[in-house]
Amino acid sequence: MIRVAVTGACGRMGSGIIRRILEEEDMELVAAIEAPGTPLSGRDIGEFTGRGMVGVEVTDASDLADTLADTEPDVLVDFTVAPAAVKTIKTSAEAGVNLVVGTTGFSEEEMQTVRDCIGRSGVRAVIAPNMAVGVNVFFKVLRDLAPILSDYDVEIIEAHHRHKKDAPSGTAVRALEVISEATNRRAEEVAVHGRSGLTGERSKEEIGVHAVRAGDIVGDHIVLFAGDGERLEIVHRAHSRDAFIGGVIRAIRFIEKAEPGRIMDMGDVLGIN
Ligand SMILES: NC(=O)C1=CN([C@@H]2O[C@H](COP(=O)(O)OP(=O)(O)OC[C@H]3O[C@@H](n4cnc5c(N)ncnc54)[C@H](OP(=O)(O)O)[C@@H]3O)[C@@H](O)[C@H]2O)C=CC1
Ligand SMILES: O=C(O)C1=N[C@H](C(=O)O)C[C@H](O)C1
Repeated sequence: MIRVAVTGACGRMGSGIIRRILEEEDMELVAAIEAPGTPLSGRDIGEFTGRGMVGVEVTDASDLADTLADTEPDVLVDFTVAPAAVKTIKTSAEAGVNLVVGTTGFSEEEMQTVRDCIGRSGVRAVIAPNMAVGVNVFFKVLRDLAPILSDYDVEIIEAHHRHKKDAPSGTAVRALEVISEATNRRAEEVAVHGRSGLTGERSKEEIGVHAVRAGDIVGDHIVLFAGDGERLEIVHRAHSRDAFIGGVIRAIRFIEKAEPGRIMDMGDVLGIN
C-alpha cells in the first residue's frame, strides 16, 4: 500500500485526487490537509469529496509536521498555491516524506528554495506544472519543432477558468522554457507578456505569452509558429481535470523509482525525457 497525504484536500484538484486515491487498490489516503485556519478541521474528508465517510479527518496545515509524524505517509501530494507549497515542501522534506507537486506559479527564488530542500533532505520528488500525458507529449513536440522553425515567430496562448490565481500558467511558462532552450534563447530575455500601446514591430527573437481567464475553461495551451504565408499551431486542450489526476496517480506510483534528492518531472514518469 502506498500511504498518501494530500494538501489542498478540498480544492478543485485536491478533492478530485482524493476521490481517485480512494478507488485505487494499492493506495491508502492517510491525511487530508487544508489551509491554515480552515473551518473544516476535524470533519471527515468524505463530506467534501462526495464518497461518504472515509475515516480521514481534515487537518490544518499549521499542524503539518505533527500530521506527518502521526500518519507516516510515503508521499505527500500538493496542489495549493506557490507560497504555501514552499512551506509544505520544506516540512515534508524535513520529515523524509516524498513529494508529488503540481502547484504552479513559483518565483525563481521559491523554486531555488524548493531545490535546496529536496537536495538537502534526499527525498524523492516529482514536480510538474502539468500532469496530463498529452501536455508532456506537447512539450516533447515543441522541443523537436522549435529548432526546425527557428526563423518563425512564436506566440504562446493559454486559457483557464476564472478562479485561476497565477498567470501565465505553469504550462505556458514551461513551454516558453522548452522553446527558448531548444533555440538557444534565454526565456527571461525573450518573453513578452501581453502587448499594449505603441509596442513597435515585433522582433524576431521575442516569444509572446498571453493569458486568457474566462468561465470554467479547464486548460487550453496553443503554441503558434508563424512564418510568411503560413502558420503551424500546436494545441492541447484539457476536457476535464481527469487528465491531470490520471498523471498524478502515475506519479505517485513512480515516486519510489525517482532519484533521491533530485526534482523529476512528468517526462521522467512517462519515460519520454
Ligand atoms: N500540475 C497540474 O497538472 C495542475 C496544476 N494545477 C495547479 O494546482 C494548484 C491548485 O489548483 P486548484 O486545485 O484549481 O486550486 P483550488 O484553489 O481549488 O485549491 C487549492 C486548495 O489549497 C488550499 N490551501 C491553500 N493553502 C494551503 C496550505 N498551506 N495547506 C493546505 N491547503 C492549502 C486552498 O484553501 P483556501 O481556498 O482556503 O485557500 C484550496 O482548498 C494551482 O497552482 C494550479 O495551477 C492545477 C491543475 C493541474
Ligand atoms: O490552474 C489550473 O487549473 C491549471 N494549472 C496548471 C498550469 O498552471 O499550467 C495546469 C493546467 O493547465 C490547469
